[in-house]
Amino acid sequence: METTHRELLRASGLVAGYGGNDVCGPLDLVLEAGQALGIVGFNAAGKSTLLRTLVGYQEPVSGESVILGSFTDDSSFIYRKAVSVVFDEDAFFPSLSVEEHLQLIAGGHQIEEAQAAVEAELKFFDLTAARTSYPHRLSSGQRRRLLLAAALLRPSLLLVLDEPEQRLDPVMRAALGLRLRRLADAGTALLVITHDPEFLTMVADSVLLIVDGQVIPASVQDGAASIAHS
Ligand SMILES: Nc1ncnc2c1ncn2[C@@H]1O[C@H](COP(=O)(O)OP(=O)(O)OP(=O)(O)O)[C@@H](O)[C@H]1O
Repeated sequence: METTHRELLRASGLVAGYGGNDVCGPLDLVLEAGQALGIVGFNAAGKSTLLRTLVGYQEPVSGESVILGSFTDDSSFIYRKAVSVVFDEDAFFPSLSVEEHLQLIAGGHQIEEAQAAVEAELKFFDLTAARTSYPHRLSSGQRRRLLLAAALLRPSLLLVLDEPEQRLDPVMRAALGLRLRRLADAGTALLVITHDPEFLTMVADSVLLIVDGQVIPASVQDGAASIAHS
């Protein structure tokens, strides 16, 4: 994978909001391969709104966001190959087991050695014993692990995670943080919303801080301090 200065996402004058009303912005941003950008701020500051707008899940109030040189279009082939997203919403097939969900993802993305990749995710996310369970039989933390496993099983150039640490126990949080850091070091670009200062410090190399509708570039230290004081 090419890691040097490959531009994955560019936002220009991006203002995020609903029905023409601003929530936050404007934002000018270039995200390159291997960069891990944390997004922090108080509850309702606009983090999810900004993230969803950046990756094309909702229309900007003004400005634009471009991924891999094209306007964000989550139905395009390139987008689906390149961008892996976990938002804070469960999306499961009720009649497919944990293992079958992962097999489906592996098949859809034509992953080689698919079953070995599925086994590796089951092991990493400690879901092996729950492999035959259906989503409604899982704990909320296990459901979260399954969503993350599905996002990490498939290859991606840009990984977009809204509060990935949510509902994970401390051991799993630390393991996930380390894995995300290694992915960034290997060239994956990350956009990560978090409320956990330790997780932020482990994963991110720069931060956007949302305060009173302004999106302010900040250091990881300042981002972590602002979470700790919130
Ligand atoms: N679908 C929607 N329509 C209108 N307003 C919305 C919608 N979703 C969220 N909002 C509003 O946008 C603002 C920002 O919400 P958002 O979910 O982006 O905040 P957040 O920073 O991610 O919060 P949290 O830390 O609580 O997850 C809030 O005032 C919220 O009420």
